[in-house]
Amino acid sequence: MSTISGPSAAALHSLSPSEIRFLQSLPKAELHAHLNGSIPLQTLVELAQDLPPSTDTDNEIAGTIERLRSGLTLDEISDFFPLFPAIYALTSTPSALSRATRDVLDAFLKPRNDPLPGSIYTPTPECAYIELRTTPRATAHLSRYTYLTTVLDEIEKFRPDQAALIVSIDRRMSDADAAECVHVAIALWDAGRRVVGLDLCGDPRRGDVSTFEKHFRRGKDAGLSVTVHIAETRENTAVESRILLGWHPDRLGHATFLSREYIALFFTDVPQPGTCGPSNSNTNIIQPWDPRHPLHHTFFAAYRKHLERIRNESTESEESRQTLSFHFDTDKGARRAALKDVEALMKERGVYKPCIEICLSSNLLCGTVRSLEAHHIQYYLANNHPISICTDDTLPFRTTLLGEYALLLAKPPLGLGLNHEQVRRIAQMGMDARFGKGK
Ligand SMILES: CNc1ncnc2c1ncn2[C@@H]1O[C@H](COP(=O)(O)O)[C@@H](O)[C@H]1O
Repeated sequence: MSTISGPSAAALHSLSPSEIRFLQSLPKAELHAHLNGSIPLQTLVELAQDLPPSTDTDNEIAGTIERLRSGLTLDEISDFFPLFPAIYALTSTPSALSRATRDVLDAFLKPRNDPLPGSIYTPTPECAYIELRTTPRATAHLSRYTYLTTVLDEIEKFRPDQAALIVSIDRRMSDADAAECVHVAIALWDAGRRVVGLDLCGDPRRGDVSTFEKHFRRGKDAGLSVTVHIAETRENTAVESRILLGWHPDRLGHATFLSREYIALFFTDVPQPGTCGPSNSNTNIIQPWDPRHPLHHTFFAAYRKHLERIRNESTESEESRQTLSFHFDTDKGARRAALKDVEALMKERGVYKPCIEICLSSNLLCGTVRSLEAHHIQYYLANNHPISICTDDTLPFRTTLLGEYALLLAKPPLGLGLNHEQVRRIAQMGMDARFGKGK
């Protein structure tokens, strides 16, 4: 009953059996999947049947299941988050949470034993490795600690090279709740449980990210890796992105509206001539002396400083200082010195190329990206910046990891039209960005 539909289904159906077999043969890592957004619909239906009748929640649960069954249309991303209270009502006991986790892991790591009717390919596991993420909730039946151990008990039934857990902190959380989540995550990590990282998630229009900094620093200091949802919507401010990038997360989720300025300031990409910046910016890569360059202000301040120095140090007569060639030479000298300063600044920042977790269907269906052609993946591909292809929430977005990879291979307009070698490289980048490897 788990159906795939929408952009990824269209892309998958356009591929030949041999192209699908190629995608299936790639070792793939799913690095951005939210547990409660990835539960197979049939599991939710059965969990709803098991629930004792309650006039408070029955209607909401039935309504949400119906919406999910018929396929969501979202006008904007904020329509997405109200789905979760009904799903949470179904996963709030230890047994329901175990069942949901088990079914999510099976969907990613085991081949389906009931191939979809009319399917042109033999099912194989969706991925070789998954880092499942979830927000520990305290309910009437679970503490945050038991929530996480319940999920971990299921994850640890798989080998360490197959499955691991990322603990999500919701940006709507209070300071005390966030502190408790991180405390429990560290305690479990210290106890040798398979927690590998922390994530900052939740409605991108809510909360103040700066309040979480100390908690994420504690996690990092304890040895956990960090990923954050960043610039997922146009409303996420530059100030917020700057704060989050200041934490130097190991990976970034979405980064849809991350500005060209911050990419230049924080990432050690070497921009390729003729490539466009993300955030729907279509300016070609330009030099620091151009006012449109992200480091123009830094360059210009250095230029003025050097110009003044060169003039002060000059032994030329007053008369020759008035000549065009004097102006020309000093300008050239100051420009060269300022460029050196900018280059040194970039070097000083060190190599920072955090993998971007790309969720194509999620972005298209939430309306944060208009089309594949306008998707920020194009910038990262052109600039050789690490990315990983992920599903985000397979349940509402009605996708699979294979479907997301089909979006890479399918010919435009259904897909990006990448070749086999490019797709193979992207799959490898995902595997390389695992938090779990080697730990
Ligand atoms: C669409 N893009 C997204 N952006 C931000 N946060 C998202 C998300 N998709 C899901 N979540 C976060 O994950 C929770 C559900 O899984 P868990 O209860 O943690 O397992 C949601 O409540 C939301 O906070």
